[in-house]
Amino acid sequence: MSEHLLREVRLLGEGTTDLLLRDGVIAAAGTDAAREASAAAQRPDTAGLVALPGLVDLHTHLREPGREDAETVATGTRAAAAGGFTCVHAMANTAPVADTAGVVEQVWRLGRQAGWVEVRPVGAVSVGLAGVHLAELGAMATSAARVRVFSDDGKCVHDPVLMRRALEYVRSVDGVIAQHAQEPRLTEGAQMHEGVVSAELGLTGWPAVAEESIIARDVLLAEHVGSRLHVCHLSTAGSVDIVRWAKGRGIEVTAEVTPHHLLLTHEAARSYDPRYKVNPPLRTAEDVEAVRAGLADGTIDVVATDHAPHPVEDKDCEWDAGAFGMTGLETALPVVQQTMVETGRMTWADVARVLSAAPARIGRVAGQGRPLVVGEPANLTLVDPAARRPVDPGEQLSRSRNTPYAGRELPGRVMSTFHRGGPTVLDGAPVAREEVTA
Ligand SMILES: NC(=O)N[C@@H](CC(=O)O)C(=O)O
Ligand SMILES: [Zn+2]
Ligand SMILES: [Zn+2]
Repeated sequence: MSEHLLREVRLLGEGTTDLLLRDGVIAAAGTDAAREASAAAQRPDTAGLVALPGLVDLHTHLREPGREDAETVATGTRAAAAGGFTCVHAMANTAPVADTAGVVEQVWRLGRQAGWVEVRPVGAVSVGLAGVHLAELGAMATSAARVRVFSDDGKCVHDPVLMRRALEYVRSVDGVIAQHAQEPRLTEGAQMHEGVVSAELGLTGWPAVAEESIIARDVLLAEHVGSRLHVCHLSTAGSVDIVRWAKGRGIEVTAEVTPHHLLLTHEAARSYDPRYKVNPPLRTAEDVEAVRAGLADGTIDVVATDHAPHPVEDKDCEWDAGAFGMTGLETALPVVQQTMVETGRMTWADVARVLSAAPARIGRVAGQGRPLVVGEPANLTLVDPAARRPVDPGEQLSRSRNTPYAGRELPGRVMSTFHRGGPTVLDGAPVAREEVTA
């Protein structure tokens, strides 16, 4: 087992300390760390870096099986490690769909073999994401993949009876339904947010109410059956209000916002560049302000990437023909630093909560999102918050290039990531992984 002595890191941005990682755990901290380190311990240059618990993504599209031209479990998890993640939840909209124990175990195994991060497969709610028959939720939960998050993401579970059954079912496995809130009839042919920009451009709009009406229905269903609901990629001011109301009422609802909904607005569509085409669509500046406020006050629990890689032929085209989705694993932390830390709305401790502790808790992931104290698993990432550089899609490790931030300067850089005590990233570069068989 490797041994690493991390000198003078800033724990959650606070005071500096030394950490000794050995045998997969944090073996010592403070003045004990250097004393207990053996002569063989590696000593990367870490002085002044911010130490965060390894980031946990509740919403990643890894595209395997089926769309290995866009991403694979290996390439997507390597990109995740480069972004500071030690765990990702792999969405179920693959081909075949992850709606059986067999498929979720396959994805889980591919994650183990790649060894970059812990891969927690998400199970589909309905067979084939068709929204008609409930998938084998119990078998996925008790499989080796131990699925706890179920979602038809990409599609909305719009039948209220199916949604009710799914919510009832997951209670017995301590699971959660993660809903892609999009009323399908209100969004037929939609190309972007419905508002002044869509009117000017003559593009069919996706009104805020198409998201809000589903969230309102679902929090009431969750209350009625007493189950856990998670709202995927919430994007409007009205959605924040509904979740705030539901939490105030004691309903067990959690919500996520993506980095792109914290930073970008529907004005980006004026470029007709399909890299800005995403579901839910980029909204107004008022919505951006509302999701920032909701994240800061705890209404929104989690920042999740919704990393949605697409091959160049699906993005290098006219707006109407472009696929929905953007990559996000390698830029999530810089966007959160810019929009929430540098604006004074959140501390690094808050960042650790929304990008690590809360998603780990919602996904019921043991050993992730833990405080960086002696005895805990050594899942952590070290960030240089003073770095600033333009995003270069050619430098990114995802197999796809559809980042909306190309050429934009963002702050912060992940310098090192440790997964179960082993480095996956050192000095800003990925480290070759041995196959994990344990
Ligand atoms: N976000 C997107 O625009 N696309 C996602 C699906 C989804 O998250 O709804 C995809 O799988 O490409
Ligand atoms: Zn979605
Ligand atoms: Zn998604």
